[in-house]
Amino acid sequence: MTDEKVTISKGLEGIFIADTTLCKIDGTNGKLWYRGYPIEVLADKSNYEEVAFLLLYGHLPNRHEMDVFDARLKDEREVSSEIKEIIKMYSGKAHPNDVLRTCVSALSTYDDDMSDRSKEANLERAVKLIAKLPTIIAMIGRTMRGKGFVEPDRSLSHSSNFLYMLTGKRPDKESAKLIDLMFILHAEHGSNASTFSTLVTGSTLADTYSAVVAGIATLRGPLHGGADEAALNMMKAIGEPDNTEKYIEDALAGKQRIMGFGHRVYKAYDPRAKVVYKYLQSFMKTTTDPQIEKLLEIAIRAEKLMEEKLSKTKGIWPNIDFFSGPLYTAMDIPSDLFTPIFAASRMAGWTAHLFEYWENNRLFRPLDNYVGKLDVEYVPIDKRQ
Ligand SMILES: CC(=O)SCCNC(=O)CCNC(=O)[C@H](O)C(C)(C)COP(=O)(O)OP(=O)(O)OC[C@H]1O[C@@H](n2cnc3c(N)ncnc32)[C@H](O)[C@@H]1OP(=O)(O)O
Ligand SMILES: O=C([O-])CC(=O)C(=O)O
Repeated sequence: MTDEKVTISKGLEGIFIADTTLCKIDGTNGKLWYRGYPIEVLADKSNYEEVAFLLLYGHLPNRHEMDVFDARLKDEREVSSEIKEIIKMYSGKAHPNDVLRTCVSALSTYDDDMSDRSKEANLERAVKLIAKLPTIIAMIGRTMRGKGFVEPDRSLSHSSNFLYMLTGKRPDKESAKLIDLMFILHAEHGSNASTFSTLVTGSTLADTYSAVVAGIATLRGPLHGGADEAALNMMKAIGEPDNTEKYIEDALAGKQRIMGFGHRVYKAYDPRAKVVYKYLQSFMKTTTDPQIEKLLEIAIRAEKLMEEKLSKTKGIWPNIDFFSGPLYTAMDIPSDLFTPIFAASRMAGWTAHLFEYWENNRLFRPLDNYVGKLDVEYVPIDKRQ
C-alpha cells in the first residue's frame, strides 16, 4: 500500500463534470432555468413538446419547426406488437419502471442502423423515445389493472394523449394542463444521478438506447425518481391528517428520511415544488374529493413541521417529489406509475445532455482509493479454513 493522501468526494459532491447550456440550478436561492428560461415561465406558458424541442435543439421552435416536431412525435407514438407482448408478459410481475426499462432496451432492436452516430440520427432516436415512452407506460398501467390497451390519438397533445391512453378518457382542460405541467417540470435537471449515469454509459460511446436504459434504471431508487411514489406511500401510511405530526416526529427520531424532502443541490425550496404546490392549491378549489383533500392536508402539515424542524437549520426543504403524489392522485394516476412518468418526461433531458456531452466526449473513469491488503498468499481451496 502507498501512503499517498487522496481526497475523496463522496457521491461526487461538488464536482463539476462538464460545461452545459441546458440547465442552470441556483441551489442557494431555489431557482431553475432551462436554456435560460425560468421554470415558472415555461410551466405557465409553454407545453412539453416545446420544452423538449428547446432542450434538444437549443432554441424555442418557430411555428413551422413546432408543427414538424409535433407531427414527428405523433408519427412515432405507436409501439410494435412485440413491445406489446413484452408489456403483457411482464406487467404485474415487476415494478412498472422495470418493465419500462426492459421495453426501452427492446426498442433498440428496431433501429435500422445503430452504427449511424450522426447528430441527425440521434435526434431521430430521441424523438422516437420521447414519443413512445408514454404509450408504453400507459399500456403497462392498464395491463396491471386488467384493462385492454388504448391506442394513441393524434388529435391530442403529447401529455393529454398519455392520460387518454392510461384512463381511456379524454382529459378535461384542467387535467390536461396539470399533466403537461408535470412533464415540463420533470424534463431536465442538470447532472442529477440518472442523467449522470446516462452520460457515464454514453461516454464509452455506447449507443443512445444503452445510455437511456442506464438513466431509467438509475431513476428507480427512492433517493431519486422513486421518491414521489415513496412520499405518497408515506402520506397514505399517515392516513389521517391528525396523525401527521406524530408520524413525522417518530420517523425523524428513528433517523428515517422523509421522502420528498432534501436535495443535494437545493438548500432552498425546490422551485418546481413551489409550482406544483401553486397548481395543486388552485386545483383544490375545484375538487370535492375527500381523499385528495386529506392527502393535501397531510402534505401541508408535514411541510409545516419539517420547516420548523429541518428546513431552516439544515436546508431540507420540499423537493419536486413531495407534492407530486397528491397531484397525480387527483388525476387518477396510480402511484407505481409516478417514476415511469418521470422517466418519460426526463427522456428529453437525458438525450439532450447525452448529445451535448458527445460533442466533447471524454470517458468517465474516476478513481477509487484502495484500502485493502496487497500480496496476499494464495491458499489452495482444499487447504482453506
Ligand atoms: C427528483 C429528485 O431526485 S429530488 C430528491 C428525491 N429524493 C428524496 O426525496 C429522498 C429523501 N431525501 C434524501 O434522502 C436526501 O435529501 C437526498 C439523497 C435527496 C440528498 O441528500 P444529500 O445531499 O446526500 O444529503 P445528506 O445525506 O448529506 O443529508 C444532510 C443531512 O440532512 C439530513 N436529511 C437529508 N434529507 C433528509 C430527509 N429527506 N429527511 C430527513 N433528514 C434528511 C441527513 O440525515 C443529514 O443529516 P445529518 O447531517 O444530521 O447527518
Ligand atoms: O437534481 C437532482 O439531483 C435530482 C432532481 O431534482 C432531478 O433529477 O430532478
